[in-house]
Amino acid sequence: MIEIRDLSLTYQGPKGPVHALRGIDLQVRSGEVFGIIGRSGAGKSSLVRCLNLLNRPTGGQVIVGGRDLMQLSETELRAARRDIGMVFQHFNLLSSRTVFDNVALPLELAGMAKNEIRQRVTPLLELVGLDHLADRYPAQISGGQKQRVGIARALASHPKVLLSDEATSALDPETTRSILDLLRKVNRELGVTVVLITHQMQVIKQIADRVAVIDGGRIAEMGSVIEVFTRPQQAITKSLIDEIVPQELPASVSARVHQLSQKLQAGQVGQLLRLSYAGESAYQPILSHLIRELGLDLSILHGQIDEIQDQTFGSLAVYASGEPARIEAAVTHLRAGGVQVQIVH
Ligand SMILES: Nc1ncnc2c1ncn2[C@@H]1O[C@H](COP(=O)(O)OP(=O)(O)OP(=O)(O)O)[C@@H](O)[C@H]1O
Repeated sequence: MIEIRDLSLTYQGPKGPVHALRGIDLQVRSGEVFGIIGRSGAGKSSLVRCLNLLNRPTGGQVIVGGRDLMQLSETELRAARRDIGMVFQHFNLLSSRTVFDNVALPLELAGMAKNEIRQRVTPLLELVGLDHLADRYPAQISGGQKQRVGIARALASHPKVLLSDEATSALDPETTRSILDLLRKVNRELGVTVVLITHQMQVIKQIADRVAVIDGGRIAEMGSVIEVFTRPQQAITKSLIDEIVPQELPASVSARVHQLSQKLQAGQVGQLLRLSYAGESAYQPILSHLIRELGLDLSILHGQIDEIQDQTFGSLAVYASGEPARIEAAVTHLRAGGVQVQIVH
C-alpha cells in the first residue's frame, strides 16, 4: 500500500541543516493500522507529512498505491491526495463553518454537487456519531467531538489511507480511547489503512497491528506490536514501553530474593528468573510443570498480565529454588514452550 525507500529530509534551519529523516525504509500493508512512535523531535511529524508530500523529501521515494508521489505533476498529486486523508492534533476545523459544512468542505473544493455532498456527509456524520450535532459550530462542541469532525472530514473523499498526526494528544485518556476505537472501526468497517504517529505506547497498544520506533530520524525497531512489546531490542523501545511494561523490577524484589536465599537447603540453589510470554504460551500451565515434574519451589515476586488485540501477554519474576540441574531443566522447558527467560541472578 505504502512503500518508503531510503527516505531523507533535511530542513534548512537558522543554525544550518537539520537532518530530520535519515534513510527510512518501511512498508505499510493494505488494511493494517501502522503506528510510528518516538520521542519529541524524533522525526514523526516529518515522516507522516512526507506520506502525502506536505513535506517534500530531500531524497528517496514515497510510493502510495503503486505510484511514486515525487514523480507526479501538481494535478496528479492533487488527485492522489484524495486517496490519503489526514487527521491533525489540533483538529484544524474552520470556526465559521458548522460541523456539517466542515465535513463538506473538501467535497465543495472538489466541485461536487450539493445533493451529492449531502448524501456523502450524512452517513459520515452517523459513522462518527455526530449526526445530532450537524448544525453546531466548532466552538460549541467538545475536543473529542471536534476530532470526530476531523475524522469525518478526512473520510469525505473516500480515501484508502488515513494519516493521523498525534490525533489524540490533546485529549483526555477516556476520549483518547473512544477516538482510537473510532479509528479502529474506520479501519475494520471501511477497510481504510491507518498510519498514525504518537509518542504514547498506550496508543500503539490499543490500536496498532505493527509499529515502527523512530529515533534521531532513523527507524530503531519495527515489528508486530505484540513482538515489540514482548521482545524489545533497543534501549529507546524499552524506555517507551516502560510506561506499560516496567523494564526494571522494583527494589522490594531484591530484598525478597535475599530473604529467600537465606532459607535455601543444602544442595539447593536459588535463581531469580524473569519470564515473558505472549499468545499461546500464555495459556500453557507453565509453572505447574516446574513444581510437579521438577520438584522446584517457586515464589512469584512480581508480575503483570495484559492484552494486545485479544492476545494475552505477561511477565513474571519468579524465584526458583531446587537442585541446580533441575533449575537448568526448567529453563530449557520454559524456552521450549515459547516463554522468554531472563536469568537475573
Ligand atoms: N521546519 C523546520 N525547520 C527546521 N527544523 C525543523 C523543522 N521542522 C522540524 N524540524 C526539526 O526536525 C526534527 C524532527 O522534527 P519533527 O517535528 O518531525 O519531530 P517529532 O517527532 O514529530 O516531534 P514532536 O513530537 O515534538 O512533534 C527536530 O529536530 C525538529 O526540530
